[in-house]
Amino acid sequence: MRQRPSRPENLSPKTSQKLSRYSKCSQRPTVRLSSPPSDRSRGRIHSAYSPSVNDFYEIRAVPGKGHGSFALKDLKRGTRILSDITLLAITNGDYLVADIEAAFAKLSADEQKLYWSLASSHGQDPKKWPSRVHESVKGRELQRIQEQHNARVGKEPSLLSIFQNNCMEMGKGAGIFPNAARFNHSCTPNASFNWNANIQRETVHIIHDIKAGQQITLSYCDMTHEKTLRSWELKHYGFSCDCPACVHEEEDADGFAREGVDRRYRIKELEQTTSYLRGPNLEMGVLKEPDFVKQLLELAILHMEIGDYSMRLANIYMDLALACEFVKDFKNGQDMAANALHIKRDCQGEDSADFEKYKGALKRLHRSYKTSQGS
Ligand SMILES: C[S@@+](CC[C@H](N)C(=O)[O-])C[C@H]1O[C@@H](n2cnc3c(N)ncnc32)[C@H](O)[C@@H]1O
Repeated sequence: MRQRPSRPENLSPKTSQKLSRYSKCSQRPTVRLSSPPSDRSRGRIHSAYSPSVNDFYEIRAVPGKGHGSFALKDLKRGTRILSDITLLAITNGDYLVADIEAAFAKLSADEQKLYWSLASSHGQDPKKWPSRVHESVKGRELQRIQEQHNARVGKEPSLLSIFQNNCMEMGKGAGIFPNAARFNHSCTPNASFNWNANIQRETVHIIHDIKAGQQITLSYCDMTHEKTLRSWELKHYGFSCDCPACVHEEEDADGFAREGVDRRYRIKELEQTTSYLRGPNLEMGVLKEPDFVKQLLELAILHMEIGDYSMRLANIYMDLALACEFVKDFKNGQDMAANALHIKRDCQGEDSADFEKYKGALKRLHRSYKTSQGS
């Protein structure tokens, strides 16, 4: 369940110094913190299946999907339902089985048991995977690829097949978060996960209002990708998705999946047109591309239409805010910055990295607007 890295710096219209203030971003409001996670230093660990993990959700069996997490009450967008600690962390991105074995050996017997209780993506059909590795791939990388392949097609769960199925990015490496690992996937998720370096926790936030009893889902892949690519990304987890964005045409009564195809196609088109004009080149975008702001607005709307209230959307709004600032349209600029901040708060929380920078941008635009109005 690797998380896509946050996008590179992309902000301010005027100076590169300003640009550097916002290296990463994300989604919007009411942040309710869950109970603090159990403290491993006191010898307690989260119980993977216990409904007492917190008041927001419980873990239940889902036919054909192992276990999943279900809301115990109505949950509002922006609610932080989990703030999870690592069970096992690997600090190098190019880890091998030996790295996982070394980290696993340091766990207590209870922690090792918890690790083995997590879902594994072993037992996959080798015919569905490439049988050869290109001859230019050598050494550690070749070993890595072979180990990962063996873990996927192996008959038994292994430390690696469990790690691959559940790990989430955390700073430089990846970690296993025993409670965050209990959320199933949807390409139109109602929650999002994030490594919060400020508090050293993996957080899960609700990004669409949820009714009591509803399953809480995360996206393991890039939800803006088209279906074939999403299926490939999900194949690594050993399942094919049956979410509303992936249903077959004949089952697509409300046309949501069909419309999603067009919207995702258009998102890719707009990303191609605008990507080189964003970030440090935002100034060029505003000056040289007459439709730049219109294109970014369309991109924001499309993200919302496919349900993507993630940092991707917050980033688009922040670019819009800065583009408006550049042309001294402070009124729209402050509205766009407010949207960006709202979305970031919803999907990552007020204690997340760069939240103050987002807040600062909004304040600056608000001040500029007031000044422009002579107040
Ligand atoms: C990170 S775990 C999620 C929790 C897991 N269901 C469990 O019981 O612990 C990922 C695994 O859950 C299952 N899974 C998650 N989302 C699914 C989905 N939409 N459809 C089918 N299986 C899914 C797959 O077996 C996948 O390898």
